[in-house]
Amino acid sequence: MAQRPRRLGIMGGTFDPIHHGHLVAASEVAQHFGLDEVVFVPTGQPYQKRQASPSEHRYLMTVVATASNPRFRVSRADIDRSGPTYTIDTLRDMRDAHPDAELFFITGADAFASIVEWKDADELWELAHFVAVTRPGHEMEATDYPPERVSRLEIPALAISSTDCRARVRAGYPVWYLVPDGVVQYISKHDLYRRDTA
Ligand SMILES: Nc1ncnc2c1ncn2[C@@H]1O[C@H](COP(=O)(O)OP(=O)(O)OP(=O)(O)O)[C@@H](O)[C@H]1O
Ligand SMILES: O=C(O)c1ccc[n+]([C@@H]2O[C@H](COP(=O)([O-])O)[C@@H](O)[C@H]2O)c1
Repeated sequence: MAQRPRRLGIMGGTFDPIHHGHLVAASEVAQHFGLDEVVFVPTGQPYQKRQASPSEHRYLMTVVATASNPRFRVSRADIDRSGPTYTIDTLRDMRDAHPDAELFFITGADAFASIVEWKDADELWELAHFVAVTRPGHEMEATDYPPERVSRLEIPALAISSTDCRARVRAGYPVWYLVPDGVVQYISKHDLYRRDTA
């Protein structure tokens, strides 16, 4: 019997810090689309965002957060590439590394809303199927994309953002249960976000 191609999810993000909203999004997409693996890809320099924390911290928090799931792994592809991070490069690297796999790029509704402004947007659709998951407070706005290459997936609503987690740490509020326990400990051990400005 012919084997179906391997299905690989790609969860890109700044992950500053990674939180349960990211993990639930990846898990739900994996279940719904029968993904064999989800690769979390922390961004190098997210050119549209404020100054992010050093990439090594964001990478290690992502490793800690995903360690318990055998179908999750973390890639250094974006943090090891110099210059700003563009998804077109992430997808080209993934396609080169896994030429026979079907790629599924996972985003939240907010990130997906601006996708037509991303670098080489017209080519993105050729490299991957895009899955935009619902996110509380963010409508999935209409944008100019090929409908056969995009799916919208309703997931359990978790009103968690990295911005809010950073603000809570700065204000001395707990982030227990918003981020995985190991990430709480990592933030504390490395004294992250105490002097953050965003
Ligand atoms: N609570 C959530 N539910 C669904 N998707 C989410 C959620 N949080 C983040 N995402 C999606 O995960 C991806 C990576 O998000 P990112 O690392 O920028 O986190 P963030 O919480 O949006 O960060 P920030 O608050 O700093 O903007 C994006 O596609 C984003 O839309
Ligand atoms: O390629 C682009 O131009 C582009 C512009 C904005 C965001 N992205 C990607 O979208 C993902 C989520 O980004 P962010 O900034 O919401 O953490 C991450 O993988 C980014 O590299 C990509």
